Amino acid sequence: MRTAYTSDQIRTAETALMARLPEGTLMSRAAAGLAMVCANLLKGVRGRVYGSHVALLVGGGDNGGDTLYAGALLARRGARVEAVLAGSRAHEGGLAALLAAGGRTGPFDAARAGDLLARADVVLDGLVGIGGGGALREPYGTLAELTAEAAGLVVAVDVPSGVDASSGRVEGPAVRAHLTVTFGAYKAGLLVDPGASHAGSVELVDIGLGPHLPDPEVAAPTGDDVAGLLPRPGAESDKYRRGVVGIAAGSDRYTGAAVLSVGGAVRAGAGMVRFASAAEPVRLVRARWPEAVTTVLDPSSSPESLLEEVGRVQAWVLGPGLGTGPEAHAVARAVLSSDVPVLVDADGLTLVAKDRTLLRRAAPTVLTPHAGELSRLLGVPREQIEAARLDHVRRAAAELGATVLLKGSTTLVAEEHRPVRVNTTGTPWLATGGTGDVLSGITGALLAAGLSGYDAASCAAYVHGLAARIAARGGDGGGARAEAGGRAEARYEAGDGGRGEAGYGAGDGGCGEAPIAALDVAEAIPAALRML
Ligand SMILES: NC(=O)C1=CN([C@@H]2O[C@H](COP(=O)(O)OP(=O)(O)OC[C@H]3O[C@@H](n4cnc5c(N)ncnc54)[C@H](O)[C@@H]3O)[C@@H](O)[C@H]2O)[C@@H](O)CC1
Ligand SMILES: Nc1ncnc2c1ncn2[C@@H]1O[C@H](COP(=O)(O)OP(=O)(O)O)[C@@H](O)[C@H]1O
Ligand SMILES: [K+]
Repeated sequence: MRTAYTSDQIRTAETALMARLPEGTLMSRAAAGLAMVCANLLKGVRGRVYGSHVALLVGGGDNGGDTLYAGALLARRGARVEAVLAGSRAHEGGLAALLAAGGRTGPFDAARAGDLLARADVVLDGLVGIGGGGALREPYGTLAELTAEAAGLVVAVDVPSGVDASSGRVEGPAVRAHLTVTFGAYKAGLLVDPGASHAGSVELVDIGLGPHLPDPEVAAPTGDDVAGLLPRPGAESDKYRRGVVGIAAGSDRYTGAAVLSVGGAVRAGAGMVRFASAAEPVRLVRARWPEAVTTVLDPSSSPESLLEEVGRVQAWVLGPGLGTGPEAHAVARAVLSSDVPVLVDADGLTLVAKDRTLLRRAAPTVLTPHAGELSRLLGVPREQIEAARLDHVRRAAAELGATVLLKGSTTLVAEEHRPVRVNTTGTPWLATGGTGDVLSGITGALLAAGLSGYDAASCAAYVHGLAARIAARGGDGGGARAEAGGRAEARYEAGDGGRGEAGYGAGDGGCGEAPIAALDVAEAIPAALRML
């Protein structure tokens, strides 16, 4: 599990550690780690450090201090290091070290800064770190914008300036880095969009903070974590013990969502899928997935007897393509009255948004909204949710008393009193109709197998994202493993300085990936599971 923290948590841990160490120790550890990463990058892009150009954007706080000390170390190795001092003051010790090592400095001047950025092989963004707050003030904002024109690699020091380290919020101009070198521990804002996409790959420099860190605010399961949680059949298994998932999805008007949701459950290893719906979706599901046991629901039945013929299930998936009329409401009422875990998606979420009493139940509930659906559930505009995903997913879990999986460019899973889980697999090619329905089926299969809502949702998101990567690469399991594990972990583990510029951005929908259809994702689930 990769754990991540808020700025306050990091500061408290730093204070505890600093009290035991001579002054300046942490900054010198941070600067040494940063300089080492930059030296490796320079070797990658220029072949050597000596003679390379390095530009430093230096703010008035300790983030600028780290940057100046790292610049001094690079200057000592023969790099030509020039700093733009953006604040009214600059870290004294760092400035003295840079000047003593032969580095040059000057105050902010847009023309000079533009010229420096055009020449630099590597630009270090040391404007603000965890001490930043709100939109960047001038001239920091202008400098952050100028980094978009940089010819070389942009390395953010600790946090990309303009990104809120605790939440990933971006309220104005912000640096978009190829790589972020972060100190002591991951900051939550580096893992959650929009912050995550500004951070690029993230590399952690250990400064000894570990023993002083509290429980994390955010945690990203790794492939090994997911493999450890996923159910595997044993010699004693039978289809019932492996988990029977009921799927109440589709309507005469919307049939495809049902086929996709059932596909997700079948391919993710449900012991059995029981599908209950109107006649037309039942016909189509039977044609595509003969493995599913189907029931045509009789809308004239009473709520108590509506699901009687379906048989026993260990979990339900409710909602994809269900419609939002009275018949759909009756199905939702019947499913949510059951005493097993229920995943509510798509139209099910619209029904729940209109009638919160549906959520009054004792068994676990998992809600899987995208930002638009969460907007209806919370009564908050979609843009606000996308700008502050962590806050809103937490609030939804608390207010709705459910596990909430928020979909989108960063998928988050929240449950009260637990760290928010962030998913690290996936590709922007997933942004296509029907992929969410596949996710509902995978999650339902895992719930039926006995995983908690929190584990089922986070494992399903991981597998779904990995399957999408494999599908986008044309079923090339081997390549996708390197890359998807890559995106998975690469976002945090840039580490291999040798990758050079082309390597950055892997997992962002480029690099050998092609459009996918939702059914491709379902079909790639077994390949994803084989990798775990
Ligand atoms: N505290 C520690 O023990 C360590 C801190 N380290 C570094 O210190 C950083 C934190 O240093 P500071 O607490 O000095 O804070 P920062 O340097 O992150 O930011 C504070 C400075 O930025 C300015 N600022 C804040 N918000 C701004 C905005 N919106 N627009 C323009 N300017 C803004 C402030 O006026 C101040 O000059 C970390 O990110 C890390 O880089 C590392 O050296 C490791 C050890
Ligand atoms: N930009 C993106 N990057 C990565 N994944 C994305 C992006 N946009 C959407 N997704 C993923 O694609 C899926 C879309 O699901 P959803 O919005 O429910 O679509 P549908 O209802 O058509 O199935 C979700 O798993 C979501 O997390
Ligand atoms: K920074």
